Amino acid sequence: MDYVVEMVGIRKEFPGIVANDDITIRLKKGEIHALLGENGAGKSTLMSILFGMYQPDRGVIKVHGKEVRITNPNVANKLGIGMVHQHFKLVEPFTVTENIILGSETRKFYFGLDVKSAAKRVEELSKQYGLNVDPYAKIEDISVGMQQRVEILKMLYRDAEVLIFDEPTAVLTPQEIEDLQGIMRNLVNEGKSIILITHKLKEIKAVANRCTVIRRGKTIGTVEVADTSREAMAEMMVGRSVSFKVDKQEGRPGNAVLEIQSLTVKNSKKVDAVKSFSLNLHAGEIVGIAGVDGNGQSELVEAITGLLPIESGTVSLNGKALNGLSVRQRNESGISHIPEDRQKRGLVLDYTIEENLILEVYNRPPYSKNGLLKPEAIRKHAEHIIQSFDVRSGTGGRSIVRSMSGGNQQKAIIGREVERDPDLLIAVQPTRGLDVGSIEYIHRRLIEQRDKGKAVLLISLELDEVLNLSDRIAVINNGELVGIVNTSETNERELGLMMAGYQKEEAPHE
Ligand SMILES: Nc1ncnc2c1ncn2[C@@H]1O[C@H](COP(=O)(O)OP(=O)(O)OP(=O)(O)O)[C@@H](O)[C@H]1O
Repeated sequence: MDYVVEMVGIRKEFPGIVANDDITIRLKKGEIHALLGENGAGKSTLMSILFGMYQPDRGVIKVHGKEVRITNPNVANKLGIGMVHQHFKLVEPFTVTENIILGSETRKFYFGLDVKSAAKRVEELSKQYGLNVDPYAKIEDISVGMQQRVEILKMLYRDAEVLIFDEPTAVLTPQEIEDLQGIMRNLVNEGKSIILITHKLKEIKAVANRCTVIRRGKTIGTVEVADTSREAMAEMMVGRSVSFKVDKQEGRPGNAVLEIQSLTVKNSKKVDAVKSFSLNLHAGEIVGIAGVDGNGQSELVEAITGLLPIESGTVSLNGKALNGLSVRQRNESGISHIPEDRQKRGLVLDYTIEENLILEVYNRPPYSKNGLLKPEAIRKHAEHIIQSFDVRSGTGGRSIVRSMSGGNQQKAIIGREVERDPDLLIAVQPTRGLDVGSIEYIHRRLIEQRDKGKAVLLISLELDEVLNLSDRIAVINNGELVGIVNTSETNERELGLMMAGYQKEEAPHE
């Protein structure tokens, strides 16, 4: 059999944890091979080994049947292995071409040579693989989806034969996801081979040929995707059956907790991003905000939480206006916030889990007294959250958050915010990057909050998630409220049209 890459019996240990125990994965030429595993199962570690960022403690890597030692990413590049990281590594004020040649032809680049011929090659590659990228566009002016294509081009420019995609759709809109899937098909049709790390079983079904499932650092098996159901893959991954439907009773909404009246908010470029937006959210209900990314959702949340000023209108919590209050005052009056960007806004990456879990409460008992922190109480608090939210890491509460897997970072934030027992919980993309087992659990916890009489504002780009969890759905388009619908009386199609700006009753017929 013609394998492009084989990783056999790979082991990698970190202090306190065996991240890869005994993993074997074999990549055929011209296939899309999904790598599926729970949060913290060891996927990123395995791919970092293949990309030369870590050395395995044990195991063999072969490229085209020949054993290799990949001591750093340059060696990986030379062997034809490239990686599209989750967080892009692009220089914003530079053009597409400049970014692509940066590093590989730095000398020529500095002397102003050959940028033109590089741009020509970029254009050819872009055409060949259907990427549609303008070689002269500046990175800061192009969409996230386009930036990802630049990362792909970077690999193609270096003649990568094996392309590793690390959760590539986490940051993309549904349309961009479809486009990316087309691009991946083009890539394999042209002879490339792809390893795709993803938690989305739908995507695996849509594009992958085979799927290797790992659990707690061990290979569980490799399956043909066409012959395997989503449920079967999920079960292999978590070791029990997973429900994709959310069980919930009819909500029993009480008094208004959050009242937003004619709210207008400017974004960082001083343009109106939220326009005269009004919405009431009651105790005991989940209201989902549906909208295409970038239609004012972030600014709406930032105005409620105090991260952006309110231009006009009012926001009140339990009948008390929040306008003018600081972020801390708002937190203390009963708002919890699971932020969109966990690394920038949710965590201090170089602090331990214990420290991150008291970021909002460190200044009060039992976590501190007379200005002194109380380590025992802090530890107990962390242990409780780690246990109930299944936050996995090497050394428990003492682990530095930067070393934790992305999904476990997210679970830590959700645990922290839910445990504060707020009146209003604002959850922005709460399950981004989580495995299906954790998603099921987090969804249950959000519904539990609602059933305890809390108000939950859910902002998610996953329409399935909005439909599964919300009692009512408010659709936002271009910063304006298009309409509010009861979830039981709507469907994906209607929401899609409203997200495009049609009022409920004006929606065109099929
Ligand atoms: N540099 C490191 N130092 C210490 N522990 C680490 C390091 N990198 C990873 N780990 C630990 O190894 C385990 C595997 O992490 P890894 O990031 O490979 O998981 P993953 O399957 O990619 O998870 P996710 O789906 O959440 O991204 C985790 O428990 C993580 O905390």
